[in-house]
Amino acid sequence: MNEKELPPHLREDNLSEETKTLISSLPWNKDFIGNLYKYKGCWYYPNTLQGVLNFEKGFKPQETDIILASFPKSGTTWLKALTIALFERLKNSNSSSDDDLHPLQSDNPHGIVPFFEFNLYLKSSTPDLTKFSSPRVFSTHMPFHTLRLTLKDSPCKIVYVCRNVKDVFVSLWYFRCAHLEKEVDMKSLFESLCEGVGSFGPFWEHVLSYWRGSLEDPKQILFMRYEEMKSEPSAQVKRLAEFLGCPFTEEEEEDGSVDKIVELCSLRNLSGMEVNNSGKTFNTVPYFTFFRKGEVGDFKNHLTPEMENKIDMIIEEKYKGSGLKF
Ligand SMILES: Nc1ncnc2c1ncn2[C@@H]1O[C@H](COP(=O)(O)OS(=O)(=O)O)[C@@H](OP(=O)(O)O)[C@H]1O
Repeated sequence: MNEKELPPHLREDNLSEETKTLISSLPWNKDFIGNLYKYKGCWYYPNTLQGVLNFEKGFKPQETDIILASFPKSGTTWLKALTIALFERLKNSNSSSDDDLHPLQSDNPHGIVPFFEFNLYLKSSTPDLTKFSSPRVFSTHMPFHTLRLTLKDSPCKIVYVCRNVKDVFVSLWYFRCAHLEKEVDMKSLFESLCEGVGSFGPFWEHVLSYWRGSLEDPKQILFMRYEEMKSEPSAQVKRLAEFLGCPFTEEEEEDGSVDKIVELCSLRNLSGMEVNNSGKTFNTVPYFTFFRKGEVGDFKNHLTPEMENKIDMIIEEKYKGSGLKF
């Protein structure tokens, strides 16, 4: 594919001289999109790596910051929508009229909660963060061991959403096909996921980094699961609200506020909104591609028994003794 046709975060045309020197010393690999470089144990496309390096150099955490973290295709958009809706409900309802649009009707969750390594630090090495009011909410696909170096000892809160890797894989395949407007070879994507060589991979270490972090410090890291958010949405939304320090009051629980947020942030509702059918992210990803089926177990329609077996064996090996179950 022609480099210029690629979305900005996948390209190699925004690198500082320092980064060019750095990547010439990093382990590298290639996939069907382009070159990947391994930095602090994680694979990045070049411009994304520049975003990560800019973040590491320039980000100054505030104690009240909230960071929503995930491996791609694990429920990021949903988690962002829920977090936005939880804080939005705290705003004084007298100051807004019925005609005011809810933020989720004005922009996609990715437009409201930016990724460090894409919207913010890929565009600029010194992005203007003054427009974010407290608590500032950001997101990232970086693994925890990278993130924590920049956060240092900041007590800011991190919410990680984890999803069954088999569904992550299927979701990623559909997303890549939609994004690149061509049918991506499923087998090679599968092999790269298993081997861990892919954007933000390896998946296995990514999940483990946040899982261990959440065990070490459950007050700082909340570990959520996509499957539990689907099976018991109200309980999980309440859990999220408590962790973020904005629990539902008794009155809210009685007046159906929890269910309203669940409904507002449902895939059906968000994907039906005008903004999510017409807009694009700054890196040219159409908003509608963040919404598909949102089903648990869709992998059964796509993976062969051999593929399932291979993943099961990797899970067994990687997560033995960690307490993490899939
Ligand atoms: N509101 C809501 N509720 C439930 N599920 C949702 C929601 N929004 C997005 N999705 C599904 O999440 C998958 C996309 O994952 P991410 O949002 O993590 O993608 S990304 O990393 O931000 O690109 C993708 O999953 P698949 O349908 O399995 O492909 C989306 O359909």
